[in-house]
Amino acid sequence: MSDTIFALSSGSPPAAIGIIRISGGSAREALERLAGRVPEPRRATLRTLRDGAGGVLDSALVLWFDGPQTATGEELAEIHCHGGRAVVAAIEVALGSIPGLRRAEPGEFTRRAFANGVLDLAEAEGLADLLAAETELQRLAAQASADGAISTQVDAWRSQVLGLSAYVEAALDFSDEDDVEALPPAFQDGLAAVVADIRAALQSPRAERLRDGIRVVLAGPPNAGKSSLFNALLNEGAAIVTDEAGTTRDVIERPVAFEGMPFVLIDTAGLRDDGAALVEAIGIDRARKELEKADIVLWLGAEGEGPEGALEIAAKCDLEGAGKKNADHTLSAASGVGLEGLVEDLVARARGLVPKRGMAAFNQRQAEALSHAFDALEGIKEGDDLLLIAERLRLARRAFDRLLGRQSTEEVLDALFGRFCIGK
Ligand SMILES: Nc1nc2c(ncn2[C@@H]2O[C@H](COP(=O)(O)OP(=O)(O)OP(=O)(O)O)[C@@H](O)[C@H]2O)c(=O)[nH]1
Ligand SMILES: [K+]
Ligand SMILES: [Mg+2]
Repeated sequence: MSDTIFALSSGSPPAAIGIIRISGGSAREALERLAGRVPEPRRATLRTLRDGAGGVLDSALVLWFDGPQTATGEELAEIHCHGGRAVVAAIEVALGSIPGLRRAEPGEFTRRAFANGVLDLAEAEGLADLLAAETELQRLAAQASADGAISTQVDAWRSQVLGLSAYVEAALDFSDEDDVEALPPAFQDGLAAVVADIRAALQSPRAERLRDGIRVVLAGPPNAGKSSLFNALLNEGAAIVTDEAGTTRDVIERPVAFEGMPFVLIDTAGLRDDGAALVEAIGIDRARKELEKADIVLWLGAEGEGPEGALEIAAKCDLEGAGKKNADHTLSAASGVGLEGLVEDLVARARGLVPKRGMAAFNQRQAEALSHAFDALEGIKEGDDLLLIAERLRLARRAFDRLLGRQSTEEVLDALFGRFCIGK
């Protein structure tokens, strides 16, 4: 039997309440030792907690959940104690002294939930994203994945493919004669439908686009007003602004949400071809690299001299003589004029780059498994050998299983569950 694990599952102390979870075969014994009798299942009950020597640890609400219908799929206890650092520490010490109990690793509760089939890998990934979500759009997408939207979709494809396999098995049973017309038109139609569905899913934006934010790079010559615009958009003085050309040397990144859409704003060194000292020159090099990774470039330089597709920004419009003929946005970081319009435009453009609002999107790992399924299915041609077709269908099903974690490597699991905090 595996160890019984415990951890503080609520935020770090001091806090009003600390929630300590205990999961595993010795959870009942642990709760008995600390709280006396184990309460009725799923009923919060006030108890005095005592250590092994009978000393009072705290007065706390305790809850008991019989396995396997629990968050981890195991026997599970919760202690809602006072959230003081020493209170939590004392209870943890008492728990640690019980044989068979140890502190949980990061994500270990969820890993057990996965191992016990409470959730699949795609749902666990959604849960990790949900805990990391900082903006409303991230939350909605993660919630859909955690609730099983990805899993339901993949399961549907998997059973469609299973249906296709049945046609092939049937055809193989009757194929002792060489001239038998092997597969019915329904097979080809069904195959084409799954292939088209998966192709569309692979072409839509990855979940990471929403998780990592849309990269907006501010670029242009020295003193164009990049850092001033950067600060104005962030509403804080994150970057140094002076009238000296070459003030910004390094790349400065700040995450920000506009209307629930996550962005990463990136301020860069002013681009110039000569006259830059060593440090500034390195900064210019970094700026160029950022431009390559940008989703959206705000170009504050002369019209038409920025990278292709960049938004033309006419900055410092409060000053006379400033301006561009065909600017996408005319604005002033100093007065705030034009900033609202720019933000609206950024949000509108970002919408086309991220998954649709509230829709679960495939992440990179899932998309890789999905593309294996796609390759296997798309490679099936009319008139192929039946055994070959059967094998390709099997490969596709295996890829779906990998996606959902029915066949997963320790490596994938370590990477995923390491993203969780201790106590989850
Ligand atoms: N009047 C006015 N001055 C501005 C505005 N934006 C920036 N400035 C001034 O322009 C000068 C350069 O601004 P920065 O924001 O440092 O320009 P930058 O493009 O980041 O410059 P480097 O980092 O050196 O490349 C500063 O003196 C700012 O105060 C604006 O909207 N109106
Ligand atoms: K400057
Ligand atoms: Mg600057």
